[in-house]
Amino acid sequence: MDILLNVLEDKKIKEEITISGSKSESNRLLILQNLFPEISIENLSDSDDSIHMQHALSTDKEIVDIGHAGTAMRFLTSYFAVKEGRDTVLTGSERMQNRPIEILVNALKDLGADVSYEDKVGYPPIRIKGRKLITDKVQINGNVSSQYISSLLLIASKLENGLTIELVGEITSIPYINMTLSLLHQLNIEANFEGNIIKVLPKKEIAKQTVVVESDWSSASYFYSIVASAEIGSSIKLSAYKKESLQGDSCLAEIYKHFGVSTTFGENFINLKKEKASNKEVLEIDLRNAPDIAQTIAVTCFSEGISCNLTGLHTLKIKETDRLEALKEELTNLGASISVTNESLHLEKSSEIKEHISIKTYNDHRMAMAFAPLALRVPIKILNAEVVTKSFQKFWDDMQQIGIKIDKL
Ligand SMILES: O=C(O)C1=C[C@@H](OP(=O)(O)O)[C@@H](O)[C@H](O)C1
Ligand SMILES: C=C(OP(=O)(O)O)C(=O)O
Repeated sequence: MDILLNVLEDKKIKEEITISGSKSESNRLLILQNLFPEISIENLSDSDDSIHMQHALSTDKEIVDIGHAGTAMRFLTSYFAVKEGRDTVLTGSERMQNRPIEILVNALKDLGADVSYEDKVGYPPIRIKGRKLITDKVQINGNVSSQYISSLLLIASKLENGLTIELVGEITSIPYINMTLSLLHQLNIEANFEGNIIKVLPKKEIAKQTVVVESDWSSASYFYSIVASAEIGSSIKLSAYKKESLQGDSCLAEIYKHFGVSTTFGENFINLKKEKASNKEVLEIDLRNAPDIAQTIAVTCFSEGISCNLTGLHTLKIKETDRLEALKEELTNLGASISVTNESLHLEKSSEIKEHISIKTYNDHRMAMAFAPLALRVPIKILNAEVVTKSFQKFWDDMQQIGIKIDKL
């Protein structure tokens, strides 16, 4: 489905929107719930990625296809590795078959797991023969994806002797590792992270409890971007959020101050308000702790006529698409002057945005959603707009609620 977003004429916005639960928290809790049935989950994400996770955990078919869901692919690899007697082929979309998994597979093999490649070495599909793992120490490289580490942490307490993980090299996306550890702590599973060593103690069962998932902060980023481009005084109230978030992307509240957007925390909500014009000439940010908001921030800078130097983006090349190349291509088509390296993006401020440009989305939900706020400036077309459901089912409904008129092409 290709769509045209008509330019939003009335830029004085006042809306209230409820966003579904964090897909990162949800996909961790779904694994944990299978290991500890004492857990009930509230405000679970309705994203495709969480639906894939639920299907994978409830089927007894041999072939399990998780589509584009990175967290499902990585977390289920360890989960099935310890499912004694179960033989599973874990696969995903064409892109997923080109997203690396070797670092995790090697760590699991070091722990005694039986995992092999069905096709290309280092990539899904993989065959996993579940068995009991006895070893309790492993080393793993920390600079490619934190999801490999979270994957091991999620099963760690169910290993007979728990697990000690030694992280090698620089560690990327650390808040996601801390999110996993915080969820373990909430369940009263003992785990600690000191220097480059993470230790999780064994736990047989936990007390019955309900865990409430906070709404998704990465999804909130698109509303921050809209408020940044809206008229002064505009506001959007988003639910259900809290100040003490487990999600690293809550750093949005600080980052968007540069664009004149304030965040007020209330009882279970945040209120975003455009207080003043963007007050930066050049935005310099290292996003190694919050890679999923890089696209949103790059597009907001372009929209606001601000230059930016974004660094710490080395993981973007192996996400749903090569996000650095995709951003370069689409922003260039809109008239931007942009350059990228393997880990950074540099955008020159520009005062003009080309109209009626078709944005390609590369099977990447965040390409579609990051460019949508440009409708506050120019009419813009989004190709294959349905990609948003990977993380955000009602994204286009919410854009319409804000007042953006959408025509199907
Ligand atoms: O653990 C998680 O829930 C995630 C970790 C991050 O991946 P990397 O650690 O691969 O950067 C992030 O980009 C992804 O959307 C979700
Ligand atoms: C990178 C993402 O997801 P995943 O790696 O889980 O596919 C994302 O949602 O931006």
